[in-house]
Amino acid sequence: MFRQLLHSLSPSLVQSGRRSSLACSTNLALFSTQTTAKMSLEEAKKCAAYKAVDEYVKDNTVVGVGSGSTVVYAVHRIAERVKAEGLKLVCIPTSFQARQLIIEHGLVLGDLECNPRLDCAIDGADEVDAKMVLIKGGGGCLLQEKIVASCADRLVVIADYTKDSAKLGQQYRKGIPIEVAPMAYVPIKGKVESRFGGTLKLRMAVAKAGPVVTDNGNFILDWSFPADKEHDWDAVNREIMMIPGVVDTGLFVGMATKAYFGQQDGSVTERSA
Ligand SMILES: O=C[C@H](O)[C@H](O)[C@H](O)COP(=O)(O)O
Repeated sequence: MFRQLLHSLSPSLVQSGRRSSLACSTNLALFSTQTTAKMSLEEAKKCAAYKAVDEYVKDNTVVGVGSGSTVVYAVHRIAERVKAEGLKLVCIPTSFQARQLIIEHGLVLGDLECNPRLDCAIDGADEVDAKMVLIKGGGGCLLQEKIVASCADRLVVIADYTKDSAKLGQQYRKGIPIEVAPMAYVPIKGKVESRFGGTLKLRMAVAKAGPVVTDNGNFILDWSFPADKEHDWDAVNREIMMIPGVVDTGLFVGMATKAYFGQQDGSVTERSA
């Protein structure tokens, strides 16, 4: 039943990204409260993703493809536009998942060796604060995402309304992911806890015994930082990055230029840096 409803929604939503907000609102009204609650989150992601792609992806450009569930909608929309408008794009992946999405949608796969400069990168986020500082890496893909974003003229964030936050930690409670060399996870945990407080937990795999191993062969420590303090995230990030064995953090400071948040009613709100 749910699948049928979802399928019946799609055509009106894919006709035009610019009309997608209205289509989302109208269709959502058709469903019961229980179904709408579930639909809203996915529809919200889709509306944000479509809007970002329609506003930022231009012909003859190099586009960074982020990772996560929201990016799936962005890739669908990119593929639709490539087919409908004949856009010439090169897509640079930020993870194994992104690479698969690019290939499955028949898009042109590139890499940073051949395309070291990108026009824009479109990516999800686990949380976006009022100053456009991001937490990323909830899906373990932060390192390649940060590298690709650093090569892009613009990092455009796509997210649903649950990611919009005044202050980091208000919405996303799983902590800040830190990608580390496996041999160093215990000393890094101790150093971050004694310097900044909070607790770091080794992220464990779900369908495998042992820890999550990233696309780069590393471990992830999720740092539940003290929420009662004001943090200078730029300074915190720099200091953590100096600890030997830290590969990267899920703190993206001063990188995102624009964020789109899909709302429950089908509208999309925006924030700019
Ligand atoms: O590691 C994962 C990435 O940073 C994702 O972009 C982030 O977790 C947001 O993912 P989603 O769109 O599934 O909420």
